[in-house]
Parts: sequence; C-alpha cells; structure tokens
Amino acid sequence: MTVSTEVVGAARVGVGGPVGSGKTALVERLIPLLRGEGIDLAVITNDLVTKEDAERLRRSRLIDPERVLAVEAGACPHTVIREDPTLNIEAAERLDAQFPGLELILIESGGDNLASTFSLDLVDYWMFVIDVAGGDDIPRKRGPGIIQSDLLVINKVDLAPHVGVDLDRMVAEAREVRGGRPVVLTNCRTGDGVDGVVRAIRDAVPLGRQTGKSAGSGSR
Ligand SMILES: Nc1nc2c(ncn2[C@@H]2O[C@H](COP(=O)(O)OP(=O)(O)OP(=O)(O)O)[C@@H](O)[C@H]2O)c(=O)[nH]1
Repeated sequence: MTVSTEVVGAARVGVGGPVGSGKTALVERLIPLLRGEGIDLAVITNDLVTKEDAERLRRSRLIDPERVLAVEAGACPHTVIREDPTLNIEAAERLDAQFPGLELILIESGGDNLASTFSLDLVDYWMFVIDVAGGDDIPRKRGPGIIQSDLLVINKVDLAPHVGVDLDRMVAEAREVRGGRPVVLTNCRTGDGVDGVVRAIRDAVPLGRQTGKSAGSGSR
C-alpha cells in the first residue's frame, strides 16, 4: 500500500499551562529563535474574553502582526484546546491558506489549571509551562498537563532562591513522574534555556503537517 505524505499545512505546537506561568513570555522568546532558523512561523493565542495576548505579540513587532490570530476561549480555556478545538483548527486553517509555505504554528492556550491538555486533533506536539513560584510540589501533584505533555517547561528559574524552591529536587521529581520524558528549565526574562525548547521542538516535530502518517508524538 502506498502511503501519501503530502504536506497539507503547518505543524502545530501547543503551549499550555497555569495562569501566569510565562506562556506568552516563552512565545515571545521562541519567535526570534525559530525565525532565526528560517522557520516560516505564525501564532494563535487563546484568551478568555479579550485578545490581549495577541495584541501584546502584535505590538512586540517580533512577527508580522497578520501572522498572529486570536481565539476567544470563553470561560473554559481547555474546552477550545481539548473538547472542541474547532475554533483553533479554523484559525490554523486560515493561517495555512493565507500564508502558503507556513511551516509552524504556535498555539498558546489561555491560562488554566494543572489538568489542561491539548487534543491531538489540534496539535502535533504540546508543551506545558509551569513556574517555580507555583511551588516545588507541583510536579508531585501529577496533573495531566505535567504527566502527558510532550515537553515540560519549568520557567522562572531565577525566582527559585526567592521563593525557597529546591530546583534540583523539583526537576528530579518532574523527570520521575514523566517517566523520563523531556523537561527543560527556562528564564524567559533573560531567554536562558529557551534554546532547549527550540531543540526539543526541532527534534520531535517535522515542519509542515503531512497526511498519511502521524507527526510528533501523537496522531490526529
Ligand atoms: N522572574 C521571572 N518572571 C517571568 C518569567 N517569565 C515570565 N515572567 C513574568 O511573569 C508574568 C506572567 O508572564 P506571562 O508571559 O504573561 O504569563 P502567561 O502564562 O502568558 O499568563 P496568562 O496568559 O495570563 O496565563 C509577567 O509579569 C512576566 O514578566 C521568568 O522566567 N522569570
């Protein structure tokens, strides 16, 4: 049997995590690094009832403002990335149609709780961003975002000494509950560690979305 591998759009990478963990800050750091690697990029943001994150990215001038689309998620941020991702899928298809050759779309979820996950109908790969100020017991709580994500990003490592967090223990526990799947440490204030997120994406996600085979870690 011949398997078709026609490219039908950009690869889609989800960025989820609790409120204020640094998802937008991470996206702001990822954009120049990914573009610097020559990747044709766009971004979708999800906010509750505003377009604030999209407007922040457009204002930043890190990327052509037309390449940033906003989805208003309503009361339940996880609904539009998991139970019914239609709005996000439509936004991704609009970007694919508007920018032929688009290779990668970052889809930032609205801030949610430790249980939020992405539908593999929407994304090829997703990361979950937590921060050390949320407490070093967060990995031990084994929320689905922490366990199931393709990549766990522990952000705000600069704050560890200020909030009494034992970073080594936090990372060890995160690795243990994730069964060895990747964990990256970042400081999105300075950009430290963000190159590790780029490497993880590049290692796991074929650019462009292909029919006939599953991309990244999940099939859609
Ligand atoms: N010290 C420190 N602050 C950070 C870091 N990353 C983000 N912040 C700050 O944390 C706050 C929240 O960052 P955002 O990027 O808005 O977080 P978010 O996850 O997108 O927030 P929501 O979309 O509201 O869920 C901001 O004041 C950032 O400046 C970091 O690595 N270190």
